[in-house]
Amino acid sequence: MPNEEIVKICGIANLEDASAAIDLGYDIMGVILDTKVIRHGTVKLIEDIKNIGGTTAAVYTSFESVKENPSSADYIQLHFSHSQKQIRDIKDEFGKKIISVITYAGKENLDASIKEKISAGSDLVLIESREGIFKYLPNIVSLSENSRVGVAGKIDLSNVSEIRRRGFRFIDASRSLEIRPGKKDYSVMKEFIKSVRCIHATV
Ligand SMILES: O=C(O)c1ccccc1NCC(=O)[C@H](O)[C@H](O)COP(=O)(O)O
Repeated sequence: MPNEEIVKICGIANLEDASAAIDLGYDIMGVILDTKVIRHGTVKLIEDIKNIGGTTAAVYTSFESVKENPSSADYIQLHFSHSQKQIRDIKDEFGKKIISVITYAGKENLDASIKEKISAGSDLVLIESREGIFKYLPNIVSLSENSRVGVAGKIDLSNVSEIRRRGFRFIDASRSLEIRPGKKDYSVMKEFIKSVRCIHATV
């Protein structure tokens, strides 16, 4: 039976980490295709991950880079402010699933933005706060009813159980699973996914 939740590990920068993530049961391996980001990977790495059976998301930081650097990833993650027209344009050109990232700082009207992204063709929507999404949990908890809406931003072993308990079924983590930028810690990865999988939502 497929997992009830989607656990995405982001910032995968080498094949060994991807292989460990697949073995541990992570659902999506995010590879950042922006060389300015320390934990970036390459189109070739995405191809290699696919060849060992992993599901991948190519993470783009600008609209232009999606066009300039296409990959074989299963998902295209739009990690920049983007319009409905851009979602439609990318979906039409590449025919891939889309993850829309929405940056949240506590005030934005998320209901409207999520509706906008999904109606334009996004398959998953990630609400992200780089300084930590956990502090905004009371503001956003109602969004957890939608299984296509996920959360990201400083999610770690200390807060992931609570996030899961509050009903979120799409969870993304990166830095808390690292030994150093670009290198994952397999024992932390193991504990993290165990925490996600063993909690059943109570909402
Ligand atoms: O991880 C980065 O440094 C990064 C930089 C620029 C664009 C995207 C980036 N990461 C992509 C992600 O999806 C993150 O992993 C996600 O937002 C969660 O990050 P973290 O707070 O490290 O768990």
